[in-house]
Amino acid sequence: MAPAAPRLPSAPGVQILGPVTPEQASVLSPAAQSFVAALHRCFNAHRLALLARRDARQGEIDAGRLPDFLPETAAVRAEPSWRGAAPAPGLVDRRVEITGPVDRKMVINAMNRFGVQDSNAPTWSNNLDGQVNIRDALLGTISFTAPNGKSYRLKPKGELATLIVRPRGWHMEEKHFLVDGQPCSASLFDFGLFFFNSARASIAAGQGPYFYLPKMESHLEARLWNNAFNLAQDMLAIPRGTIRATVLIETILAAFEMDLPPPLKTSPRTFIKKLRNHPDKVLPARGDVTMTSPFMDAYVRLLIKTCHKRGVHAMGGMAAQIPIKGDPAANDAALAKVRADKLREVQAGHDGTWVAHPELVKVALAVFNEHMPQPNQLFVARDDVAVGAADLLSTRGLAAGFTEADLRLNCNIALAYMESWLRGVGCVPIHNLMEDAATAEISRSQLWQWVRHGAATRDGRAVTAAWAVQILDDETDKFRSELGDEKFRASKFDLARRLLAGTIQGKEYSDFLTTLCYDHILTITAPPSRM
Ligand SMILES: CC(=O)SCCNC(=O)CCNC(=O)[C@H](O)C(C)(C)COP(=O)(O)OP(=O)(O)OC[C@H]1O[C@@H](n2cnc3c(N)ncnc32)[C@H](O)[C@@H]1OP(=O)(O)O
Ligand SMILES: O=CC(=O)O
Ligand SMILES: [Mg+2]
Repeated sequence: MAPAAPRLPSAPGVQILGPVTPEQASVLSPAAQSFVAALHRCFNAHRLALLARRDARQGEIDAGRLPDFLPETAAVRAEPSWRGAAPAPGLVDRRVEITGPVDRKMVINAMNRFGVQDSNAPTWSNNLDGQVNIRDALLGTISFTAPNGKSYRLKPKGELATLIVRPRGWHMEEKHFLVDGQPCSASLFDFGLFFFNSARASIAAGQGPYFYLPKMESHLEARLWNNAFNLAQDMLAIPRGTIRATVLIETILAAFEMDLPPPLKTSPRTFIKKLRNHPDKVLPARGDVTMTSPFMDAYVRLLIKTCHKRGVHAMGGMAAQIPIKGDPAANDAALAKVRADKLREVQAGHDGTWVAHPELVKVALAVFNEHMPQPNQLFVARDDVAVGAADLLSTRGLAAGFTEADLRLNCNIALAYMESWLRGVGCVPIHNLMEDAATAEISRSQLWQWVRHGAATRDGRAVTAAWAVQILDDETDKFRSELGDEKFRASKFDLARRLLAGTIQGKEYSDFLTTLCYDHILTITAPPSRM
């Protein structure tokens, strides 16, 4: 059992409210706590102001002012001469990156191939263990023996992947770590702890510190990261510019603000979210909105053109398919979809891509090696691309509508994913597809949107809140029958159903599934540590 938190000395103004094992304490030294607290004190007010700005912007969109390219940054876009920094060591050739949670086994498996870390249900212990595991990976000391006796070790240094860390987004808080009585910004907690404990090890390993920055909605939020990076580097006397970041363009508003220096990565998740109150923006079934849908294709082309104009990598995205065990035909079909997706990316001009599973590394590599013999294709200018605001917002060319089966599927996926997340597992295979917080978010947002607008199924039945909840209950009952009463009671399905029922009825919309569920994974069991 973990020793109670009071044993852990805490920095002035810091309270640690969760249990901390001796190993976890090694990343939570008083100096590390002070470092995180300093970042939080400097930047939290600005973070909160930017979050309030998100709400204000949502109000404007609801009132009819649709997203557009900003007049106040037109000069930045028009200025032809500026470039991003040249790629740092380990980032010149990024053809295949694997993402994954930060448990010890996954970290070793990923580092032995091509590494990017992510997809973590942010329980307190997952967060701290992740910090320990990443630090040990960079130090080269990580190893693991599974309960079945299989042992995991890192390959020799020259064969290891480049590690890129993805901190949580600006909207999240770390409620187990208080600074002056307030929950710490989760972004600054994740970034600050990693930077304090592992920046020097990253530099010594000749790779990093490198980051992926998720879910930003504006250039001002990017600037906040840059300010945090500068202060963090100054505090540790590490030269500014040592940190490199790749910005995820995964909100529709960010797609309108792409002319920024760091490399960018595609991943649009928030069309439904941001345009949710517009009846003409109701999307068809999730499976029918793909990267070849016209608005998605428009944003991918614009991203590649924008990046290459500035000399920075344009990374592709994640194919949702994962290997299917025990069914060779289904497995072949899944791999063929991944192959087709990667071919589309490399031919569009992407400089690399993401995969979710080690088996897919070779699939993606084969496609990129064949079509991208050089380390990247920054030379592909895409001058042919002329994408305007209307293209990014258009629902033209989408398959029509959805069926009751799509409603059921969305309920089923959202339930199964939330149940798992509430148990601390943030990435799960569901119906042979990789589901994470972002993909499950699409399912639950679609349910909300269909109810909100009374959208009709293809056979003409309007979706009401009562019908959606009835389907949710049916799907919950199916899980109950599958598991049996005892296992069902031990699971989190009831809680997931309750949370979901509260958020799909077309009224209050919770901006993030993860913040909706976060209070239910807290482990605030220990009294506050000494101040
Ligand atoms: C939209 C976005 O944000 S994308 C980013 C978020 N998504 C991700 O990061 C996806 C990460 N992927 C995963 O978590 C997993 O691949 C899952 C959950 C989809 C499937 O996991 P599993 O069912 O355990 O896969 P499977 O049993 O086939 O794994 C085979 C081996 O590969 C390992 N493995 C699977 N995925 C990964 C990964 N992403 N990184 C490292 N190792 C991995 C497993 O640990 C297992 O190792 P072992 O044989 O030594 O025990
Ligand atoms: O963050 C990645 C995504 O695809 O979403
Ligand atoms: Mg994402």
